Amino acid sequence: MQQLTVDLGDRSYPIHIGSGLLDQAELLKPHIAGRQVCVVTDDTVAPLYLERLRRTLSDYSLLSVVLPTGEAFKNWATLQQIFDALLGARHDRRTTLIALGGGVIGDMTGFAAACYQRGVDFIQIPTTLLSQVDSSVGGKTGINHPAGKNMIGAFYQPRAVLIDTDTLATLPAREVSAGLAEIIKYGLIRDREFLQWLEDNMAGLRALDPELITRAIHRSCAIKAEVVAADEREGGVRAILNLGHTFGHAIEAHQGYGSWLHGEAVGAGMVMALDMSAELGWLTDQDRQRARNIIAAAGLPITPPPGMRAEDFRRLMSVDKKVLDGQLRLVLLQQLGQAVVTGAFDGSALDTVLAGIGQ
Ligand SMILES: NC(=O)c1ccc[n+]([C@@H]2O[C@H](COP(=O)([O-])OP(=O)(O)OC[C@H]3O[C@@H](n4cnc5c(N)ncnc54)[C@H](O)[C@@H]3O)[C@@H](O)[C@H]2O)c1
Ligand SMILES: O=C(O)C(=O)C[C@@H](O)[C@H](O)[C@H](O)COP(=O)(O)O
Ligand SMILES: [Zn+2]
Repeated sequence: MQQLTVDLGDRSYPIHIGSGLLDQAELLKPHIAGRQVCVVTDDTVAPLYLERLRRTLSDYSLLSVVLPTGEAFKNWATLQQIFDALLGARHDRRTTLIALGGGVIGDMTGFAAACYQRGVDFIQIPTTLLSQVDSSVGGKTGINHPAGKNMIGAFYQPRAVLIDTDTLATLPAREVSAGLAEIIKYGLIRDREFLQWLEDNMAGLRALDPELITRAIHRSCAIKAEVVAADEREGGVRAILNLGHTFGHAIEAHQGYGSWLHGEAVGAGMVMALDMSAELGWLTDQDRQRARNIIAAAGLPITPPPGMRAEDFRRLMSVDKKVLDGQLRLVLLQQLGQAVVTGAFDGSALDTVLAGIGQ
């Protein structure tokens, strides 16, 4: 087992990464204050892993909430089901919520924990590659609004993150590719050597080779933990974790949540950010092509959906959370491994990229 720490002073927490961790009660117990535990999961993950977690937590009074699967259910109505269950079972302020599932479950459980009786503890047990490398770490929680992704939410950190890499064995290939999008993101924004390693090992990563995938999870979490520790509430540098997301979130909202997976939209969105960085003369054509090839090799889309037009992007991107005083700010690359968040770009570069879609 490997361990990392998200360093946030008295709210610091461990990330445990390894095989068989779902059975290890001793990793969870130090982070559970009372007798009551509420496991929140979805109806795909429940039949796979809920009973095992129930056995691990047999010392506690355990309530489980099984939500419908998928991004389309990351909304108020589903969130309400968590509150209804907690109140129905008389869970008090010392309860601990546990998110067992992918990023949708993690984001909603975290938000429920932030709100229930004004804040209770929660633990992340991510079971998708994407949630293991990204969403379970850093405390961004929330739900979608028809007008924009993750528009309602809170920064609220978990007490611990438990990554059992064995859970990836049941993950469909499309979801593996979606997770690889966020892994590639870390290489693009922060670590050129890691990007090279991903390029060299893509086939093994897609096949979930245990040694390779554990290394990729570890490096991804280490980068995320470092960025979050430097800027927990996205006042500055944390926004680099949003590479490709301004375009990607527009794709998700346009297509209807759940039609494109988050990681797929981020894959195509990162290509648009790369194109813009090259258009601005910051990234060489060779580096742009190389990065695009890595994204394609991960099994991700590299072009936006055919029906989506430039004005759709402009409209949906105008509500992005990085917009300040009406000014669009984007995460762009100065070179591979070095990202910048800026509104100071020549608007014609964006015009050119948007004019090129669908061609
Ligand atoms: N909070 C953050 O920092 C952050 C970061 C990245 C993404 N996100 C959010 O995370 C969400 C995407 O997360 P996701 O890709 O995990 O999607 P998801 O939660 O929808 O899970 C993907 C699918 O995999 C299934 N699944 C989960 N674990 C499985 C397993 N072990 N075996 C088989 N099937 C399994 C789920 O039921 C679902 O059908 C988006 O809502 C995105 O906005 C948040
Ligand atoms: O943790 C972050 O910060 C990120 O931006 C990680 C992203 O991968 C993730 O999709 C996040 O939910 C996007 O945040 P948002 O603030 O743009 O909704
Ligand atoms: Zn993301």
